[in-house]
Amino acid sequence: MSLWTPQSWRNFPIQQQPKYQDQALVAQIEQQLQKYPPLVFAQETRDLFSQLAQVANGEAFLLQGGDCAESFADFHAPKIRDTFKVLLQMAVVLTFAGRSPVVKVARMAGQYAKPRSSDLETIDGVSLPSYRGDIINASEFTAEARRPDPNRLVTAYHHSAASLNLLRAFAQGGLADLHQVNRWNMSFVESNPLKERYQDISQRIQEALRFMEVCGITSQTAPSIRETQLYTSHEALLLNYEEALTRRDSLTGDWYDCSAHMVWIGERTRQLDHAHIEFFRGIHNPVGVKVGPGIDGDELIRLIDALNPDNKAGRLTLITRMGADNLAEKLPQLVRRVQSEGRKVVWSSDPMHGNTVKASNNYKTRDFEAILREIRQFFAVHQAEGTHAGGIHLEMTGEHVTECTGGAYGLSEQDLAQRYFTQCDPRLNSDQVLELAFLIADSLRNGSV
Ligand SMILES: O=C[C@H](O)[C@H](O)COP(=O)(O)O
Ligand SMILES: C=C(OP(=O)(O)O)C(=O)O
Repeated sequence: MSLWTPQSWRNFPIQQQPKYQDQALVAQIEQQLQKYPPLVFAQETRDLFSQLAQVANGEAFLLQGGDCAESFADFHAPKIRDTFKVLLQMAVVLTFAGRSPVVKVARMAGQYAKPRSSDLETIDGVSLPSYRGDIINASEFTAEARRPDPNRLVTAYHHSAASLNLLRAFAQGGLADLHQVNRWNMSFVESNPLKERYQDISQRIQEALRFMEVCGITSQTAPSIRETQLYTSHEALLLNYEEALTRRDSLTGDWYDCSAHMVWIGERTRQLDHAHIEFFRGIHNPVGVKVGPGIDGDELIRLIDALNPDNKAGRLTLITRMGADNLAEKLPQLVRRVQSEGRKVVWSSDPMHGNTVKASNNYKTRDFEAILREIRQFFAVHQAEGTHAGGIHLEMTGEHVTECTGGAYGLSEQDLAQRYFTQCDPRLNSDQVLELAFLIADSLRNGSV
């Protein structure tokens, strides 16, 4: 195997990259980013690695979620706070009702690049380059907006840094104190049909906290009550950006992609002989790879061996996105093969990307029932195979959007127009996410849904 360097991916074919007009400007911006401080510290990344090893060993559950694509325009504290709160509320339900430690990984502070099915978008006979995420171009349908602009790499870095700063403050500065989380009275809990269930959990946590206080265990004496650990992640699609933030750790001498704690490769860029696999094989972060219904056992084993040759638990998360109609047929053989070959992986379910449909009014949507069905089957397969259904990967938001149909409120296709704000793919709203949390908690406790 050839020598790996942070640049060696450049010698391989690559998919889904923007075609910039001004290459000199791209090179100048890459150099600028190389001088900027890393966004995360290698030791934090190693902490996540060991927590994911617990997930791989069946001792914890991975909750990964956030926007489909973050936006430069819609960038403000309440948005970050509300997604943080929903993630935490979900984690509380999973931890308490599911009786499982939860590793929390946000799809935030860097989720700015999108792979697309088509290079062009055509509206009323006019074709323009597709929107590929704010780190590349803008979503407005004009030639100017759709032109890839390398300056956006720097803007994405600064937005990621500011988001991460606020997430760290929320996680460690008191907002995540269990006493607080329990008191959060978000509007969705107020009017949610599952309100009573949530309040029941809330009350039981309150009682547990009171009991612990009497025993001398308080926010002051036990940091884990006062603060939480929230890691960040994104699809590492734009490899020149990731390369610029890849640094050698002074403690271990190993290379880490310091743009996020965890990065993943998308379904469209995981070709074994291509640039993304080459880049990922050399970084020491925990990494993920999306796995769709087209993969077979041989290819999966080759992918695992390329990304985790030392078979370390926690290094690799397989994020399956099969679609509710394919999973029962496809997943069991893959799980069986990985088991029989003794590969240590985290199995996580992305129930979103295999279930995207076009509504009759043309909105891109996902039906809650299909999402639920994929999750149910994911748990059932792992239960049948004796493996751990290790995690869930969601496109979701704390905002009250109407982008996915169904759920306890029965959102219809007609409702989609009300608050459809996503930059690209439809996200679950806070009500739908909470509903999922209860369902998954039951599965964690009973092994199946
Ligand atoms: O989020 C994932 C992809 O970027 C997205 O599903 C692609 O959508 P498209 O098929 O509309 O390009
Ligand atoms: C593009 C994504 O997913 P996939 O690679 O599974 O299509 C995504 O998670 O944003």
